[in-house]
This record gives sequence, C-alpha cells and structure tokens, in this order.
Amino acid sequence: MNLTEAPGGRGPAAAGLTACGTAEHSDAIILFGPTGDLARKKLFPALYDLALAGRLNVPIVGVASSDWTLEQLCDRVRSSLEEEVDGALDHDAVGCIVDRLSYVSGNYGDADTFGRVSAALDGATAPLAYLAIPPSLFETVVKGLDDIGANQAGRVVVEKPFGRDLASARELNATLNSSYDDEQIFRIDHFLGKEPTLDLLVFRMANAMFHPAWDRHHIASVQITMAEDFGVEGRGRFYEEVGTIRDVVQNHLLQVLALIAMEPPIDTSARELAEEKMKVMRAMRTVDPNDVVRGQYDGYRGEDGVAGDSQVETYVALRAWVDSWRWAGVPFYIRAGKAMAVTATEVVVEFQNPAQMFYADPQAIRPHSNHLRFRMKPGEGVSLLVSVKGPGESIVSQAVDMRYEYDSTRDGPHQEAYARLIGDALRGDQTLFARAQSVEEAWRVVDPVVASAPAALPYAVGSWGPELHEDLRPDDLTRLMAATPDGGWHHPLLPDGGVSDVGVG
Ligand SMILES: NC(=O)C1=CN([C@@H]2O[C@H](COP(=O)(O)OP(=O)(O)OC[C@H]3O[C@@H](n4cnc5c(N)ncnc54)[C@H](OP(=O)(O)O)[C@@H]3O)[C@@H](O)[C@H]2O)C=CC1
Ligand SMILES: O=C1O[C@H](COP(=O)(O)O)[C@@H](O)[C@H](O)[C@H]1O
Repeated sequence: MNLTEAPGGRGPAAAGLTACGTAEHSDAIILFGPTGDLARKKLFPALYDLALAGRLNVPIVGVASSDWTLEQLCDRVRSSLEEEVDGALDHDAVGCIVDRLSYVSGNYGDADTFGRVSAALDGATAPLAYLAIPPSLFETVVKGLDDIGANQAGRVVVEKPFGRDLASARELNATLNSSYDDEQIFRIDHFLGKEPTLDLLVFRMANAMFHPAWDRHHIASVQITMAEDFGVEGRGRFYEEVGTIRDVVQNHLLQVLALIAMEPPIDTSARELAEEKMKVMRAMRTVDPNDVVRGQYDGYRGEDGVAGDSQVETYVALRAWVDSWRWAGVPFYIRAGKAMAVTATEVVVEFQNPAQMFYADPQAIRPHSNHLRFRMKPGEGVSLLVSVKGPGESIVSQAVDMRYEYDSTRDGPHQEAYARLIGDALRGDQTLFARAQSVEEAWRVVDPVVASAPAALPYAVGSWGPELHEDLRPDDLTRLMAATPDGGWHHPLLPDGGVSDVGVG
C-alpha cells in the first residue's frame, strides 16, 4: 500500500517467490485494452504516478486489436498524460513508461495473438495481466494467458463490473479459478484505493471516542451519496448494459458500506480485513424491491448508444439493512446518480438525538443531531456536526461543523487510487481488492433489484433525482418514501461550504 517502497527487480528469480509460488514482485505488465477509455483516463496516469515514485521497473506489453504501431501507442500515452495530469509533465517519468512499452496488435480470440504476447514478454515469467477490456472477453483472455503459461507465476487484475448478477459472478470466479489461484486474482474496485475510503478505516480504528457509539444504540442512520453532475459522457452503450446499480452500487458503494459497518479486525492484514467485510456482506439483507427507487434523467434516451425506450436507471436510491447484533434496525440509505445537482460522494453517519432537546432552536426545520461526514469528492475531508450555544442572549443551540480538509495538511502529490492499487497488485498485496465471496454476496444483496426492478421515474437534469409529486403512482410513492431517510437526505457539503445542509430537510 506504500508508493515509496522499494521496487521489485526484474524476473521472479530476482524478486523471490511467495509461499504460493508467485513472484514477490511481478516482472512484467500485460495491459489488455491499452487503446481503450480506461487506459487513457486512469491507467496511463497511474503508471505515470508509479514512474514518478520510482516504482515502475517492469516492461509493459499492450495488447489490443487496433492496427497501431508502437509509436501510436506511445503518442496515446503522452496525450493521455497531457489531458489527465495536473501541471507540467515530468519527462523522465513519461520516458519511463514509453521506454518500457511494447505493443502486440491482435484479436484476443486468435491463439496467434498470445504467441506474440509470449514473445513480447521476452523471458518474463510472472506477468501481471490487467484486463481493461469488455467483461465478455475475460474468459477468452484468461484462456489465452493459460495457453502461454502466463498464469502460472503471474497475477491477473479484473476490472468491474465483476459479472452482471450472482450467477454470472459465480461463473466468472470459476473461470478465473480454472487458471489462477485466489492469491493471484485482483478484483479491482478503485474506490478501495481512494484516500478518504481508507480514512473510513483509520478514523474508525484510531479514534477510541467513537467506538462505544458505533452501533444501533447511538446511530440513527447511515446515508451514502454518490452524485455526479454529468451524464453518461459518451459511454451510453456501456451504461445501457449496466445501469447505476451494477455500475456503482453493487461494487463501490457496498464496499464503502462494509467499511463503515464492519467489526474492528484483529489485525490489519488483508485476510482479517477481508473476513470482517465479508461478515457485513453476509449479514446484509437482500434488498427489497419496495425499498428501491430508480430514476432516469431527462434526455438520457437521446444519448449515443442508448435505446429510445430505455428503462435503464441513471439514478437509484435504496434502503438496506445489516442484520447483525451491532446494526439491527439501523437503515443504511444509498443514493447514486448521473446528471444530478452537484458532483459529490460522501458518507453521513447520523447519530441519535439526545433524550431531551432542551435547547433546540424552535425555528429549525429539524433538530440537529450529531453527524460525522466523510467527504470523498469533491475535495476530501471529514467533519463532525455538533451543537453549541448560539451567540447572543437566548439560550438556544446552534449547529456547527468541525472540519478537516485533507489538502490542508497534504505534503506532496495526491496519490490516485489506480496507482496505489496497481502498485499493490504488482507486489501481490490483496488488502485493497475485493474477494470472490464478498463480490458474490454483494450481488446476492442487489440481485432481486437488478433482475426485476420497478420502472425508472424521470427526473430533471441538475436535480436530486425523482421528486415527490401528486401524480406519482401509489407504489412509486411508497418506494420513494422508503428510500428516503426520515427527515430527508443530508445534502452534500462542498469544500468551500457552498451547500450546507444544516437544518435542511
Ligand atoms: N472507462 C471507464 O471509465 C471505466 C471502465 N471500467 C471497465 O474497464 C474495462 C474497459 O473499459 P473501457 O476502457 O471503457 O473499454 P473500451 O471499449 O474503451 O476499450 C476496450 C479495449 O479492449 C480492446 N478490445 C476489445 N475487444 C477486443 C478484441 N476482441 N481483441 C483485441 N482487443 C480488443 C479494445 O481494443 P481496440 O479498440 O484496439 O479494439 C480496447 O483497447 C471494462 O471492463 C469496463 O467496465 C471500469 C471503470 C471505469
Ligand atoms: O466506476 C465508475 O466510477 C466513476 C466515478 O469514479 P470517481 O472516482 O471519478 O468518483 C463513475 O463515473 C463511472 O460511471 C463508474 O463506472
């Protein structure tokens, strides 16, 4: 998990072997999908971060069907970095990537392609294969890797979505396991590599004052919001296949929920963390379709690649339950959507009110309970809302937010999630990757909703999703109410304090 650690050497002999026979450090990266969108937006910038930190010491073999030259791929790397990296580029770091790059042009369905990948590996025997490709091709590529023996001491990184439902996730796990052991499989969820996601762990484990209050006796609800103020941005075809639940709820947001709800592990090892997160997933009730509202933004059906009568959701709000001794009866609300009022991802842990609200402001729309807010985007921060005496003659409480912004103390560049995770995968550290069973449990939780979901309600671009109005059908009204916290959602707090939810219903 540490970007500044010493790099691994070239070749398994140089790097040493782990107990399960894989190299301690991968000796090459095979990037399937280097001409694609994810590579351009996230993976090349991540490799750049690793290069800057002196941790990119292995050859990179790109493999895709485009009939490109190596020079074209290098140009793609440069243009990606120019677009995605803030500030002036470090030419040594750019050179570090392009000097290590080779390119194999070929269809993944052709055995010949893998013969050429094998040749390009040039003796590397423990490659990290990154599958930045359509999920429908995972099986084909895993088989190709198996045919050339790249699975034996190698590792594989699998992108999301990991399956479409529980049944397909099980099949995919079985496919991967036919060529790789569990220790060699890295199911990437970039939310798990984000700094503020990791702070959920640290904050919970490092602040003893919250431990006694972290349960059903003190917490009224947990609210998780992932709002994006942009639409599908040219990814309409992809979005039609997934929708919001598959795109971000089954993976990112349930992983975040598990970090909030898990018991403290006995240590910080990958195994213990995975075990505790797994227990949360197992304790989660399968989501009731009556607790789910789906929405679709006005104009979505006009996006490229989107069906004119699409029913795919671009917004979802739902209520989930963790039926454990710690959390029984505490609703966990999740909402996520495109084309929303703002871009904001955050978790609000709302505490119960005191037994008596002696000094509550009679003018306030609702009493100010304490709440802890973990802001993941935009900016990154944590804040605690407490009540103090309002200044002046009357003895009335006033809510104030005590805030910490990560940028205020950050020393050095911001570490991107993908860089952290690729660095971890190269070193075989699975701490921040999703395990097979927990991915399957997460599918079990949302399966009834992805299988037969209620119709999506329209909502205006720039809004907070479908709204209560008198024309709603009774079923939709019931669902909307069920998926809305008592007293309403806490609206996200922006770093400049622009949107404050204090007292807002
Ligand atoms: N884009 C994003 O923001 C995100 C994507 N993901 C996941 O990452 C993965 C990749 O997504 P994305 O980059 O958007 O996809 P793209 O469609 O942009 O890229 C797909 C890549 O796969 C290659 N490819 C496809 N079919 C073949 C084939 N038969 N033979 C050889 N090469 C092939 C393409 O090469 P060529 O063009 O040369 O044919 C291209 O490099 C998906 O699993 C997606 O769900 C996850 C999170 C975010
Ligand atoms: O995985 C995905 O995540 C992005 C949002 O990620 P972020 O790190 O930029 O917050 C989302 O836009 C995309 O639809 C989804 O596939």
